[in-house]
Formats: sequence, C-alpha cells, structure tokens
Amino acid sequence: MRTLTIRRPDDWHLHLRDGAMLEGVIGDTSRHFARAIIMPNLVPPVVTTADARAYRERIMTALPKGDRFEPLMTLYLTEDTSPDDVEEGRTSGLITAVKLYPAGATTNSHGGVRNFENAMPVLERMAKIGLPLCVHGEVTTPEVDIFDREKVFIDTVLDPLRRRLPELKVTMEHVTTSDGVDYIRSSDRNIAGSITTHHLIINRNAILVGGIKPHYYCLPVAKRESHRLALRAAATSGDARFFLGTDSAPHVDPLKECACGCAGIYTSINTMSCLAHVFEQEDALDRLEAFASLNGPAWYGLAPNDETIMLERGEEPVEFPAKIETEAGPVTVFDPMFPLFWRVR
Ligand SMILES: NC(=O)N[C@@H](CC(=O)O)C(=O)O
Ligand SMILES: [Zn+2]
Ligand SMILES: [Zn+2]
Repeated sequence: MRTLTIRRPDDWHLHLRDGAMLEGVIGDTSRHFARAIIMPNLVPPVVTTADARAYRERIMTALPKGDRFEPLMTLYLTEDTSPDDVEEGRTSGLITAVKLYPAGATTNSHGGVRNFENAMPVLERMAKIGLPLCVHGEVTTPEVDIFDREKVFIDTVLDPLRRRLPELKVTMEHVTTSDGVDYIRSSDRNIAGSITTHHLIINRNAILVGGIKPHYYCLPVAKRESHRLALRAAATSGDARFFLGTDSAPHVDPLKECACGCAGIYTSINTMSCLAHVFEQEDALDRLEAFASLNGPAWYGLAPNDETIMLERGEEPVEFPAKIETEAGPVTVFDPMFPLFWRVR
C-alpha cells in the first residue's frame, strides 16, 4: 500500500452556509482541514466585523465535538463598507480577507459592487494595512459570453485595479482559465490564485454532454479542456502562487435539480481523495503538500499547520455517499466519474 504524509491541509475558499446546512456540512471540512477561508455570501451577507464575529460563533457552535478547526473570516465588500470597520476587523485578528463579488456574478451576490469608484476608499485602506482582497473574477455585463467572463474581468477590472493600487494583495479565486493562470504567472507580486478540486477534474462537457447535469454546474462555469489542462499544470507545478480553494458550495438537491438550478458543487467530503488522484495522474504527488498545505498559508502570512495527515492508496475504491443528508435536505456529492483509491487515514 502506498502512503503519503503531508502537513494538514487548509481550504482557502469554502461556503459553509448557516443554520441546518452549516451543521450538516461542517464536519466534512473539519475532518481533514485545519483552517478554511469562509465565504461571506449568506442571506443577508456578512458585511461588518460584528456580522463576522457572530457568524464565527455560529460556526464554532456547529463544529463537531473534539474537532479542531479555525474558520478564517471574510467580509463581503459593498459600496457602503466602512474602511474603519475593516481595519478594526483586521487588527482584532478576526478578519483574514475581504471578498469582492461583482454585483450579480454568482449565488447571493446582488449586494456586491457595481461602481468600483465607491469601493476605492476601502481598497486603499486594505492596501495600506496589507489585508488581501479575494475576488470572484467574472464580469456581469450581459453582452459578455459566460465562457469569456473571467478573461474580460482580468482585462477590464482586475488589471486596471492592480495598476491603480499595486500594493493591494489580490487573491484571484477559483481560477478557471489559462488566461487566469497566465495572468498570475506573469505578475511579479501581490497576486495569487486559488484552484478548486472540480475544475482540475471536469471540463464543460461534464455539464452538457448526454443530458444537462446540474451537479456539475458551478460558477465560474467549467471551461473547455485546454483550460482544465492549464489549471492542472499550474496546481501541480509547485509554483507558490497557486493553492487549494475547494469552493465547496452546498445547495440542497431541489434547488439544483430544477428549471433554474443554483451554481455550486459540493466537494468537501472527497476533495483530498480527488486531489491525490489528480496529483498521482500528473506524477506530482510530491507537490500535493505545496498546493494543499503550504502555498496558501504562505500567501496569507500564516504558518503551515504543525499536524500531518496520512493518505493511503488502497487496492479497492473508496466509497463516498452519493448524497449527504442534512436537516436542510439532501446535498449531492461531487462525482469525479472515476473510482478513487486514495483515502485519508
Ligand atoms: N461557486 C459556485 O458555483 N457557487 C458559490 C458562489 C461562488 O463561489 O461564486 C455559492 O455560493 O453557491
Ligand atoms: Zn465565486
Ligand atoms: Zn465560492
């Protein structure tokens, strides 16, 4: 049996939701991950430091007894966000990043930023105090094709913003294109990118071939195969600017299996098995630790975890449930469409 021991991983982009869903999913993260950046797109969103403090308490209450897990809180940037509140959140150690959703870009993002001019005072303060901005990098202009929205965002929003505020640290979250990978690679500082588990595994065929498959629909939407290959190359390269952000985003099945299904894929439960499979396929198992456990903390200025986890590759496939049952309803688990042999011991 092959085994691989790595530092305990962290998830640098996670949706835990709230209430019954939070209770139903948090154990799948805390079982393997020591820390996670918690997305603030609740209804209503987490906009102030006080909101984030209260949400953090709800997360800690929902945590299974005995699990050690540190939620790294974020604030949802609006045009009314107060620079002083953001700075206080940072200084008190509560806030790890501020999250930018272009208005209407994705699930629960209607309160996001429409006019960047109005967000400049906060962004300037963040640059000054070294607080990273996490971005959902897609434009929402109706004329722009959904498969081009990441590239157009880089050209028309992200790059101009970074030229205007070169000291701002920006995490380009859930990078899905070779354009995103190239942009990060070509910049010498203050930018990094997270990559999801599922974008390393599926391309857009998974959503559309052989019938419409809502459980492979997420935002940014999976792109063509050449982009998936670019993401794989980036993730397995060891380049410290790329790290894991699962973007595990649970929705109950009725909200996905309908005429207007929500975006989001649930991967917390089998991410480490999927990643070990991908890195093995790429002959890069020795770089899994950098991607899942080292590059992220380095970017966020934190120490890697002291603990380790052991992955082992068995002869028989590991079975994961097709769905998890939560008090909010069933949530379908990401199916990579190949058997998984690696498990976390
Ligand atoms: N990734 C998704 O497809 N959905 C996320 C939102 C997001 O990260 O854009 C969600 O909150 O459901
Ligand atoms: Zn997003
Ligand atoms: Zn997300």
